[in-house]
Amino acid sequence: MSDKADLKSMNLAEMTEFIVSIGEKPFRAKQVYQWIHEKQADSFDEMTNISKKLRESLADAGYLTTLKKEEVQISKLDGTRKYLFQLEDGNVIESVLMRYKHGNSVCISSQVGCRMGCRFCASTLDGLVRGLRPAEMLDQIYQIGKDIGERISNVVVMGTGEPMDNFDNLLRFIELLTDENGLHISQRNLTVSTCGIVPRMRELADKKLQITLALSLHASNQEKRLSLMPVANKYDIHEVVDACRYYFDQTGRRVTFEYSLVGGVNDTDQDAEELCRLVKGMNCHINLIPVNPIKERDYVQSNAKVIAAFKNKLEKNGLAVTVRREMGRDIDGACGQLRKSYVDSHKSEE
Ligand SMILES: C[S@@+](CC[C@H](N)C(=O)[O-])C[C@H]1O[C@@H](n2cnc3c(N)ncnc32)[C@H](O)[C@@H]1O
Ligand code: SF4
Repeated sequence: MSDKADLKSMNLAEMTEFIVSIGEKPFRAKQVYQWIHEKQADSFDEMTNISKKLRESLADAGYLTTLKKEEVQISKLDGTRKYLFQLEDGNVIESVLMRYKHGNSVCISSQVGCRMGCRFCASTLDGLVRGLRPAEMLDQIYQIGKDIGERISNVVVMGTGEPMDNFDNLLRFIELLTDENGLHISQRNLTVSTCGIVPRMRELADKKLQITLALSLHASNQEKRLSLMPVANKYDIHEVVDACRYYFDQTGRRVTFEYSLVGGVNDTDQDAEELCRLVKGMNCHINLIPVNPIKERDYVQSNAKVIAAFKNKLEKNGLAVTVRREMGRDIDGACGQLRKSYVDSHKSEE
């Protein structure tokens, strides 16, 4: 594939350049682009209003990334679906479909693995393999939409990987996903979650997009954050929170703080008080996530009473708080676990 052009990652300007380079008229570019992104064609043969000759030229010089559905787990409780997709190079990634009253939301992976090393996260246990191309991020959404035969209305970049560690591809993905000639998902319906890569957060803020930024905070002081997230070595907690303030100033979009509650680690009254001081005066939303234990680590969930008390304290201080509803509890492994168990079982078969 490497000597051929990755057509699904191209924007319309690049597609036009490509079409001209293979000796075709520029107006064909929009047709091809719409086949790929609006009608989500998986093959050139589906592009029926395009001549056979052009379809052959497209196949000679380019390719369409199409993810292969390897496994799907469906929750009997709420219809949540966990997908395992195989990429063209044999790597596997996972994506999740969550069904809400307000629409279908897909959580996508941005990398194969992750190199950030957060202590509670299964996605990072085997390190980073590579970043996903824009087409590989998009096709998770396209394939899931086709699988259920319904429109996807919301997208969260919260699966395996650190999106800010794959920044250029993330930006192109956002451009294509929200483009009016494609799936045309509203920027407001897209959330990007980061562990806090400060320069990239500021760069994203400067783009003044209307997407929601979510920061994985997980602690209310530098010392505790460092014990959970090695990225804090590079960017101090105050620097990261300042970058969130900057994001709000530039975009007017309320930032979400994700805070995974880990029993006995970051869930005390004092932690809650410190958190209130840390985000004081900010227009933000706090999403409390009961940590999902992984077998490789001995972290446990905070109990229900502790979670309620933590939430209560924040609310009394005027903060907007939600506790993440556990979707697909019956199929739910922690994020990255489905992929990890697949990879491990295939390793042991070798
Ligand atoms: C998998 S990360 C991907 C996006 C980005 N890398 C980040 O850290 O925000 C998405 C969210 O899942 C959280 N997470 C990871 N492992 C978890 C676990 N075992 N239990 C609960 N939340 C977890 C992360 O902290 C983060 O807030
Ligand atoms: S929480 Fe996010 S940044 Fe941290 S290891 Fe997992 S995927 Fe990577």
